[in-house]
Amino acid sequence: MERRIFGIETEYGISYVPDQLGPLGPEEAARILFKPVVESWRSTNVFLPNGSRLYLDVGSHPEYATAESANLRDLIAQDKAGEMLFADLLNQAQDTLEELGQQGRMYLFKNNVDSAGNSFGSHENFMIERKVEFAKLVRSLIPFLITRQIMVGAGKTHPTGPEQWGSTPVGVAGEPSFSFSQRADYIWEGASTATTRSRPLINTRDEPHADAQLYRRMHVINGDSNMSQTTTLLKIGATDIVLRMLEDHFPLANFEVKDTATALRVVSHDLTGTARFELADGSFKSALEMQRHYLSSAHKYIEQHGTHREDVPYILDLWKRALQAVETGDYSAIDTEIDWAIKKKLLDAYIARGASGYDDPRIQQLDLSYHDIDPDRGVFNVLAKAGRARSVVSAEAIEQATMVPPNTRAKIRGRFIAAARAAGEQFTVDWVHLRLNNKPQFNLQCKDPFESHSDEVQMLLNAMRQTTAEPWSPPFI
Ligand SMILES: Nc1ncnc2c1ncn2[C@@H]1O[C@H](COP(=O)(O)OP(=O)(O)OP(=O)(O)O)[C@@H](O)[C@H]1O
Ligand SMILES: [Mg+2]
Repeated sequence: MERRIFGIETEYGISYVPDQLGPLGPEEAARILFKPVVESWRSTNVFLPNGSRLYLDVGSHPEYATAESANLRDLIAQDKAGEMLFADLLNQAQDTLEELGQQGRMYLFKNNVDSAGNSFGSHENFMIERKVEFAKLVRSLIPFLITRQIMVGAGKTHPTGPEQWGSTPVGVAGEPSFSFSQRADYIWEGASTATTRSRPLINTRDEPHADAQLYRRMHVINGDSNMSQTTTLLKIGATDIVLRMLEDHFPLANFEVKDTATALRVVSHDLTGTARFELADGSFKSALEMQRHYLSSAHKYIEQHGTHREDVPYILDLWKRALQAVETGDYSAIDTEIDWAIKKKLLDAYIARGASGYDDPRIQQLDLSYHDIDPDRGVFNVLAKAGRARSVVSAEAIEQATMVPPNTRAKIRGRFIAAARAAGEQFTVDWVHLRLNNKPQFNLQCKDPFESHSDEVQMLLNAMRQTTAEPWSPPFI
């Protein structure tokens, strides 16, 4: 599929660290965080005028789902806009805490594991055509998803080393270590409709958020949340290219693995990329061998079919450099572009200056602080400001994305929401539907996510005397 709709959902970790007074549980902290949202929208589950969805699900992980984007730069700007919106809510929560007499700090982390060892996710959404044989596409994509973590993982320290996994050695038990991925240890199977208990790589629940006759949504749930924009670009961009090859039946080796959970853990904990795991046909392959095959196939495919997105040459180049870095152990060519390498460089520098190792509490703290979304305190953000993390979109584009939807169906939704709010109309929206609660005749479906204009919505806006939606800024900024 040449054109595609993308979306990223991110669950954030929340914590409150008291100075003196008693602690605040994550659920209460999340409630305080969402106070301005509830005051302004009377709900903890809202679609914003930038087309995104901001919500607090069961449990206490605030979530931001980007608006549907048709290109990767819009997607990255939307993803980063989510961090900005939450950073702003965090500031306000801090004020509320002070008013309540609580002396302490609230934190939001864009990572995937909390201190109690619970995992939470970052989900990627890729629109695909219904006519493609879904089960086959899923089966063929899984080996790529298992091994791509060596390029796009967010990196994680393990103070007591990796847990031993079956008979497969993945590092030395008890010895502090570093892995490519945050999330790999928490995924149990290839594909299923489950999201929590036996968490799969791909969620196969059939909810296309589009015309179900024409489309499906590939819902990848095993990825790490990325701080680095270039890592997100590689993660989504390389997966898009592999999906294109599979959709076009471009010849790719069959790397179906024997045991998904084992393969994921072996790959994540082996920084050489060379540890082999068993495939379904009884042969053994390493992550590097498999990724080299995907990359060389991608080059051939792009030579034949052309670059379909402006960033494809960069994506292929970063993909190549990431594999070379893993192969040689020299990370200097990627250590401003790939999350795990940016993080590892920082941690290793601290260890070289005297920290005792990956189990040192200061190193543990740095590992966590890398994901702190506060613009001035978060370690990744501080590195980025110092020019040590490359970006894809400008700070202005990110700020704009907190208010302006991408040029897709999200634009229709965003204008509808802004206009209905300005006119004081009660409304109900989801990814597909737009409704005015008190005018049941206005009950619209937008089943084509590529469509950025709707005559019906335009008429409605006219009726609400909002031919152009007013410039809007989030009421909680
Ligand atoms: N047609 C589409 N194809 C691909 N992605 C889409 C499409 N429509 C919307 N999306 C994206 O899918 C994501 C949906 O997020 P949401 O959190 O609502 O997830 P969900 O999987 O539907 O439900 P939940 O998280 O509540 O289980 C968003 O990032 C959105 O941009
Ligand atoms: Mg979701």
